Amino acid sequence: MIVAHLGVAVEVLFDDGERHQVRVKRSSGHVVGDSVLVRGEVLERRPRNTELRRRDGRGAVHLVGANLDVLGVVVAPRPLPPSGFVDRAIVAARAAGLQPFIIVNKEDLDGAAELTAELRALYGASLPVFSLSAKAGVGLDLLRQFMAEGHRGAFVGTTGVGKSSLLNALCPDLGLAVGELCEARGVGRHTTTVATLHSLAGGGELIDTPGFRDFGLVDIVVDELIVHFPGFEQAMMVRCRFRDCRHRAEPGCAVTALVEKGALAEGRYQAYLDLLSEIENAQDEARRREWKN
Ligand SMILES: Nc1nc2c(ncn2[C@@H]2O[C@H](COP(=O)(O)OP(=O)(O)OP(=O)(O)O)[C@@H](O)[C@H]2O)c(=O)[nH]1
Ligand SMILES: [Zn+2]
Repeated sequence: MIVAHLGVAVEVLFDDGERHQVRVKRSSGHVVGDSVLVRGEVLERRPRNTELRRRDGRGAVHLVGANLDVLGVVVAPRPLPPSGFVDRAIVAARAAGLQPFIIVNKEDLDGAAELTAELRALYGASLPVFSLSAKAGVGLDLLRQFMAEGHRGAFVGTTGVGKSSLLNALCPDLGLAVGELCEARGVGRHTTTVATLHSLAGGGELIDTPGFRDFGLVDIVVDELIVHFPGFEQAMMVRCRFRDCRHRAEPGCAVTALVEKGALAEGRYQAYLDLLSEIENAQDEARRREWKN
């Protein structure tokens, strides 16, 4: 398994526990989490179960890691997640075949209990919601137990919510700089980003990619939103009459039927409609730009 990517080489962890570096071309496409057969200097990649992608500051898409099965969406009472952030992250995770879960960090701050209660009410039926303080080292055990079920994951969240602090708390040998920019550590813009896979003491693995922590997930598209929106799980089991139903006013829509019955909260549905319009507009805009070029 590839446990670190160093740009010009990857570190491979073998079944017998040995680690060796193998040189790779930059274009090889191997990423952390890949399962490979090593024949001399040649790596033969096994098919991936999942691929997690991110978008960088210039809009280019990169592969973050392979074969992850969970994605931790980290939020905090300060800075609060921007509107739609949690829904987007959940949809992006599911679209990539990952099980999302939520971490409310900075449990020690005012407003944390309210934020956790709010998120549990919104998402508790769909996914796990953990409340903890990375800095104080409080409440980490439930998260450790969850990861120890054998999960491989990564964290996303807006800047300053405490992703580095959380990785440090879970992997004490890591020593990530907290609350500092990469430049401050002398890591220039052109230095290769090192991605690593960390094994947790109690079980489970976390992938750390500095770029991913900074820029977050790729944008989601309408088709992903209409299938994966958190809260629509029940409706998706019945399915709408039209396969590409956008759950607005289409006849035979399973989602609007649930809203009418009171089985799906009006507020949740409204959050969906807002996000849908936002994504439709962004997609239209992108298409117009393509025509112009
Ligand atoms: N009060 C409180 N502060 C915390 C906690 N966890 C992290 N912080 C603080 O939040 C700030 C941001 O923490 P980081 O771990 O750097 O956040 P990050 O999400 O990795 O930020 P980026 O690297 O910019 O994406 C730091 O000043 C931390 O000390 C916590 O549990 N409680
Ligand atoms: Zn529908």
